[in-house]
Amino acid sequence: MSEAQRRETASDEIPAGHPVPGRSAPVGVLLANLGTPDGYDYWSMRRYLNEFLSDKRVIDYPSWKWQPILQTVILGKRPFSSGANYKLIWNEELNESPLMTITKAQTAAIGAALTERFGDRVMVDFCMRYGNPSTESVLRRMIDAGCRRIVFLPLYPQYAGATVATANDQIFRALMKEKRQPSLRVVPEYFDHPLYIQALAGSVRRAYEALDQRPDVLVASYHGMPKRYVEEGDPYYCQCRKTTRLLRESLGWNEADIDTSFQSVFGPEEWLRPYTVEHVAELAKQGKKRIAVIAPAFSADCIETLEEIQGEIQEAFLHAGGESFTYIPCLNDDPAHIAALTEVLSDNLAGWL
Ligand SMILES: C=CC1=C(C)c2cc3[nH]c(cc4nc(cc5[nH]c(cc1n2)c(C)c5CCC(=O)O)C(CCC(=O)O)=C4C)c(C)c3C=C
Ligand SMILES: [Fe+2]
Ligand SMILES: [Fe+2]
Repeated sequence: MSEAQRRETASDEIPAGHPVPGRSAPVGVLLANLGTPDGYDYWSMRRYLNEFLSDKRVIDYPSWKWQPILQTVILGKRPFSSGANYKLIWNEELNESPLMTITKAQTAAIGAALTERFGDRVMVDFCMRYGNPSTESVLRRMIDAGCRRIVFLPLYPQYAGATVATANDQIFRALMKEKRQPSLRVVPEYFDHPLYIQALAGSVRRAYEALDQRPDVLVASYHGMPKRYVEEGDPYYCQCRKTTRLLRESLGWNEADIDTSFQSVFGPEEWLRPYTVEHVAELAKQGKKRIAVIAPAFSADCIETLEEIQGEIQEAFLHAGGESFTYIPCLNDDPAHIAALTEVLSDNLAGWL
C-alpha cells in the first residue's frame, strides 16, 4: 500500500464528528511558469524550442504546414542565436537560467508565507510548461505525497491562450493518466488584482525615487502575440491595457505619463501594436530623452526582459537620440509580489485548509 493510500485509509477510519476523510492530507499548491532550456548549448536549446514552438496554443498553424518550417529553417538556426542570448544572462553559478532561479525563490517565499498562514498541511512546488521540472513529474510528486486537493497557479497576470491555457492543458493532460484524480482548482488570471497593481506601483515609485531626474514617460512593455489571436477571442490585449490603466490610476498619473506597447515579435504575421522596439525609437524622435520601461506581463525576469529590453530595445532608444533608459525589474520575489500571490492563492484555497 502506498503512503497516499495508507493515509487515506487511516482518515477513513476516523469516527463521526472528526475531520472528513482525506482532510488531514496535504493540499498541494502548484505554481507554473513557461519554462526554459536546461543549457544554452545547441541540443538543449533545440529540445526546448522544439517543445515550445510545436505547441498549437503558441503557433496555431496546421502541423503539415508548420512542422517542416520549424524542423528545418527555425530549429536549424534559432538554437544558435537564442543560445548565444541565453549565454549572456545565464546563472553560471547554479547552471540555470534566471527564470529558473527566480521561480525557485518565488516558490520558497510563497511556501514560507502559506505555511505561516495555514501551517504545514500545505505543500508548495513549481513546474514548467516546457522543459524541466515537467508538470507531470511535479503533479506525480504531489500525489505520491498524499495531496488529494491541488491549487494550480499559472504565473501570468494576464490570460493568454499561449501561456495560461497551455499551462492548464498540460496539467489536465497529466491528470488524464491518473486512476484516482485529486481535485484541482485552477487560479484565474489576476491582471486587475489590487495587490498586484499595488506591487507594480511600488516598484515604479522605488525606481523613480532612485533617479536624479524623472523620466519623460514610462513604457509598459508586454510580451506580444499575433493580432489575429485577439481577433479570434483571446482577452490578452484588453487585460494588458487594463493593467496599464490601473497602474496609472494607482500612481495618480496622467495618460501621457505611461504608454502600452508589445515586444518580442516572432514570425511573419502582424502582432499587437505598437511594437516596443519601434515605439521607444519614436519617443526619442519626439524629443523624449528619458524613459523608463516596465514589463508587467512577466512575473519573473527572463530572456525577454534581461536580453531583449535591456539589449535591443534600449539600443533602439539610444540610437534614435534617447539619453537615459531605465529598466524597472519584474516583481520577481519582491515581498509585495509574494504578498499579492499569497493572497490570490489564499482566496483559491478557501474551504480546503
Ligand atoms: C508573458 C506572457 C507571454 C505571452 C503572451 C507569450 C506569447 C507568445 N510567445 C511566443 C514566442 C516566444 N516566446 C519566447 C519567450 C518567452 N515568452 C514568455 C512569455 C509569453 N509568451 C516568456 C516568459 C519567455 C522567456 C522564457 C525564458 O526562458 O526566459 C520566445 C523566445 C525563445 C527564444 O528566443 O529562445 C519565443 C520565440 C509566441 C509565438 C507567443 C504568442 C502566440
Ligand atoms: Fe513568448
Ligand atoms: Fe525575445
